[in-house]
Amino acid sequence: MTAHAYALADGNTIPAIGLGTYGLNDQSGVDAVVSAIHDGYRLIDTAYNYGNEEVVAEAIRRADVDRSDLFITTKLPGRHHGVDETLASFEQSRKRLDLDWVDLYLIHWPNPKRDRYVDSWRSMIKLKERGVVRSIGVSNFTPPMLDRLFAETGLMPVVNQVELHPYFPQAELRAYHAEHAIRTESWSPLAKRTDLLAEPAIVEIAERRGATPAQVVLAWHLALGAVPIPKSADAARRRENLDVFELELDAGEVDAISGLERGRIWGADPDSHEEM
Ligand SMILES: NC(=O)C1=CN([C@@H]2O[C@H](COP(=O)(O)OP(=O)(O)OC[C@H]3O[C@@H](n4cnc5c(N)ncnc54)[C@H](OP(=O)(O)O)[C@@H]3O)[C@@H](O)[C@H]2O)C=CC1
Ligand SMILES: O=C(O)C(=O)[C@@H](O)[C@H](O)C(=O)CO
Repeated sequence: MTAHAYALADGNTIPAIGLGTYGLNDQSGVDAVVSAIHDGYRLIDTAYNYGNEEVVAEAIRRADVDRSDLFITTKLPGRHHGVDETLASFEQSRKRLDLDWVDLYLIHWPNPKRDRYVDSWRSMIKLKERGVVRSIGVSNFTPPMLDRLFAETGLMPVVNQVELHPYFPQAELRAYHAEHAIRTESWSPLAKRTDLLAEPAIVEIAERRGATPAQVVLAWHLALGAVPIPKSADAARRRENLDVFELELDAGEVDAISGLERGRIWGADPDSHEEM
């Protein structure tokens, strides 16, 4: 049976699948996150830049689930990189989320031209030491950037959240993560829907397994040991996306899906993309 959670290198536990919230805003966003929690989602992925940390806070209050059963992730925006800026930005996020602690805090993008992510990382280590963040990680970091964090601070992130889907399987990066005990999280795990769910290789497996194409793609992430965070504004699709743990793909199916590789879908290369 596929794992429902993983141990992180810092001893904490991360759910094996989560809810992406980019675009879930306002009252419909609150309703979506409440219903996701009621349906069994425990990892909720937000960010300062999504403008919906208060939406997530309201959903947590309404869902009436023990706080310690939830795993809340938020992210530091590029314009707040720097030692003091990071501490101040985190405090704003924490207040908006109305939480005593955040389970996972990520540097959203490295913004290498600005070159201040190491300063931010030092502050994130402080936040972890203070107990207001349980686990610290990054998003969209490359191996040389991760090496640099370790060389300059002695601490590796426990998570790297990156673009990962069958069109962009990131085999080399995942091998680096495995060597360094970094858990891979997959953003846009369904490739933002695009054409992926109509790919014959996926549709064929879905028909044979009595599953939907989205479930096959999410089972592929689970087979890789990556944590997918699909976003859906629709309750039935959210339930479908969570109902994937019984679907264990064999090695041939995993390889057939990885064979769809064609590159990034959105062109945001972390070596050049700067997101504030
Ligand atoms: N760290 C980073 O830099 C980034 C992080 N992220 C995170 O990753 C999350 C997910 O990525 P996102 O870009 O939203 O893309 P996804 O790959 O999750 O795709 C979302 C799209 O797929 C549709 N969809 C969801 N479930 C199904 C299903 N079962 N069948 C058919 N269609 C489905 C949704 O439509 P509908 O809503 O109508 O169901 C939506 O159009 C984000 O919400 C965010 O939290 C995303 C990008 C970058
Ligand atoms: O969603 C995120 O976390 C982002 O960083 C977005 O800006 C992302 O780059 C995107 O999805 C743009 O369409």
